[in-house]
Order: sequence, then C-alpha cells, then structure tokens
Amino acid sequence: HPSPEMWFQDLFPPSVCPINANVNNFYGIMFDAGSTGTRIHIYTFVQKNPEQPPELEGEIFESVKPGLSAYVDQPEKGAETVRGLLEMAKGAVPPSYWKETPVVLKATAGLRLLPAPKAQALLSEVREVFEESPFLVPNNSVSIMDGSSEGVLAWITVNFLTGQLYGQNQQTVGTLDLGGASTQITFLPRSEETLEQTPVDFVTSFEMFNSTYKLYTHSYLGFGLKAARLATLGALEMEAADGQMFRSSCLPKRLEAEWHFAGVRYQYGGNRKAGETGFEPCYSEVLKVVQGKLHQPDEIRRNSFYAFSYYYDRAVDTNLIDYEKGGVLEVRDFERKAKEVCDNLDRYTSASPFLCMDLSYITALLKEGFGFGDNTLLQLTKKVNNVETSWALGATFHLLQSLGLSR
Ligand SMILES: O=c1[nH]cnc2c1ncn2[C@@H]1O[C@H](COP(=O)(O)OP(=O)(O)O)[C@@H](O)[C@H]1O
Ligand SMILES: [Ca+2]
Repeated sequence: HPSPEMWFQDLFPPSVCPINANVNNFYGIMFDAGSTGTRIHIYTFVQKNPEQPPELEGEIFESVKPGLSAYVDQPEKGAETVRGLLEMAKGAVPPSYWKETPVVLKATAGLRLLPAPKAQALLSEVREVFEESPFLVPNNSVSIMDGSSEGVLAWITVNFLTGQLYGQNQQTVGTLDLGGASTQITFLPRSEETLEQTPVDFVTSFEMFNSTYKLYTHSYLGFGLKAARLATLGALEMEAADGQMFRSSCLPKRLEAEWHFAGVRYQYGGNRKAGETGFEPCYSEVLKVVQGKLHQPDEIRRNSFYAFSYYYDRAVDTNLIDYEKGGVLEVRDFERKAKEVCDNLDRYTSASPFLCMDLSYITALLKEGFGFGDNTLLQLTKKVNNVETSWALGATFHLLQSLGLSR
C-alpha cells in the first residue's frame, strides 16, 4: 500500500505532481524561423550531475509553412503562426515550469534577405506574442541569427547527439546544412595548415561543456536550394520578377508554371527548342551559380560529413535513402541521380518540376563549390536518438548557459 508521504498524489495532475516532477528537470523552447517554414523545438533536460552537461530527455517538434518571410507585408499574420506553435508548448511544459522556461526565436536567411525595416516589423510582432505568453522571455529573445552561429550551433547539435562533445576520444564530425536561402559548412580542422589557409572570418572559437573549439564555418547567403533555383533561372537579383518568364534546360520542355518564394511571384518554364534539356546543359547552368564563389578547404576531402535539410529531402525524394532511417551516400551518388533524372525529365518530374535542377545544384555545390571528392562520404541524418538535427538544440544549450540554467 502507498507510503504515508504519497497521500497528495491524487490531488495533482500527474505532470505537476511533486513526487513525479523531477526537481532537476528543466525545459527550453527554441523557434527556428527558416526561409521556408517556422519550427518549434521543445526540449526537456535533466541535470543529473552538476559536473556534466545536462542530459537531453526528449524533444517535441512541430512546424508550419510558409516561413515568416512570406508574411513580409502582413507582420501580424506572420506572428499568429508563432502564437499557434507556442500554444502547443503550453501542453508540453507543465504549468508550474512555465515561468522559468525560456522561449527564443532565431530567424535565418529568409529574414536576412528582407529589407531591414520589414524584417524588424515581423520580429517586433513576434516579440509581442512572446510577451503575452506565460514563459520566460529573455533579453533579445527574438532576433536574426548570424550565419556563422547557424553553422556552429548545428555542429554542436550533431556532435552532442552523437556523443562527441564529452568523454574521451572525441572524434567530431563535420556538418553540411542546405536551407532554402543559405547553406552552411562546418568542421573542426585537424591540421594547422587548414587554419593557416582559411580566411579569418571563416574561423570561430567558442567554449562548450568546458572545452574550447576552433571551428571552420561559413554560411553562404543566397546559396540555399531555393535561392539557387532563382539564381539558375537568372531571377535572383530581380526586384520585380512579375511578368517575366524564366527558362532553364533543367526543367521539362513544355512546362510553364509559377512559384512563390519570400513573398515574390516567379514564372518559369522549360526550354522549348529541341535538344536543350538534360543533365549536360543543366549542369553547366547550375555550375555558373557556384563556380569560383566558395572557399575550398583541402581537408574536407579526407573527412566525412553529416548532411541534412535539403540534402536529406532530395535524397529521400529520389529513393537514395529511406525517409525514416537516412543512410550513407557518396558525393557521386547525387551526380548519378542527377543524370538519371535530368535525362529522363518526363518520367521524374511529376513530384517536383525542380528535381533535376535541385540534384544538379547539389552535385555542383558539393563538387565544384566546396571541392568534395566523388567518394567523400555523406551521412544523411534527420534525427539522432529521436532528436532533430538542427541548430536549434545547440542554440538552446547556449541559451541555458547564458541564463545560468546549465553549466
Ligand atoms: O528541425 C528540422 N527538422 C526537419 N527539417 C528541417 C529542420 N530544420 C530545417 N529543416 C529543413 O530545412 C530545409 C529548409 O531550410 P530553411 O527553411 O531552414 O531555410 P534557411 O535555413 O535557408 O532559412 C528543409 O529541407 C527542411 O526540411
Ligand atoms: Ca535552416
């Protein structure tokens, strides 16, 4: 029969029952305002040992499309999408923890590309939504993150989740993130030479869990998958793309359609003349977007990388990997698939007319942009131990550290 101290259990809902709530539990809420969608990550941590990093108990994840930048002229409506996701957090965090649970939103390339006053209007509407919520709203809780943090924080997430940030024999892995509007590459250089040959603004030092790391990291704005589509079509720099038709040999010949990105409407279509579709002409189009524009560190040819976001999505779309399990690919697998899809456009493009362009761009970005070898291994991963591989977890560790909630 129950011990005398347990008599109060029935008076409380289980989640707030003092005997069930672990005194060492705490929560963190991180919003990722990406160029194609807004996502909420609600993390539960437990600090079992003050000498060690907090343990991550679990994550609740939800997302909405489109991203905040699509509400460029309706900032209040944009903020409503954040309010909806925050409602969910009320169900996920026990009410007695609301006051001490921080909520933060960081925006990436979509907002970086908007005119500053428009981006600020969106952010200030979101700030109001946060202020009206019962959660802890730290200073600067709604902001645009700089690109170098984005790469570093994703690197922290992946290396934390794979157990490389604590204990002996740390073998960190590099990370490749391909977003809609920007892309990041991050790794821990092993040779002095790499650091010597690297531009200073590609190196970031930081401390995490009592170690100091000096990382190679860079975010290329305008080199995300969707921005690259516009660049390939020659439409990226256009202020008023309305009315103009953009054509490409990467698209099915007879296609004519329209597409909305970051609040702008684009019309696009295939090359109508004979002979001008397929992998070869397409590859030379996408090559122009990347060639000579990215820094190529020699060392990456000898490392393996974790790749996620659109690398993962396009590999799933073409059956290179399983949606649930992910998998290991070589760079050349993307090229093989690009050829297969681009040279058989009519067969493949029912799902997305951009499949050939996307795969060709990924191939060009990896090979001619970053300088990866054909046989470099890419570990395609969406989740590790049921947690999303995203910069959001790294950002939450940083947040907890700055609030003194964790070491
Ligand atoms: O936490 C996540 N879980 C799953 N997919 C994510 C997550 N964060 C980003 N993505 C993926 O990122 C890609 C879109 O990039 P995003 O909208 O973040 O653009 P940006 O990074 O250029 O701002 C999509 O492939 C989307 O599936
Ligand atoms: Ca992103």
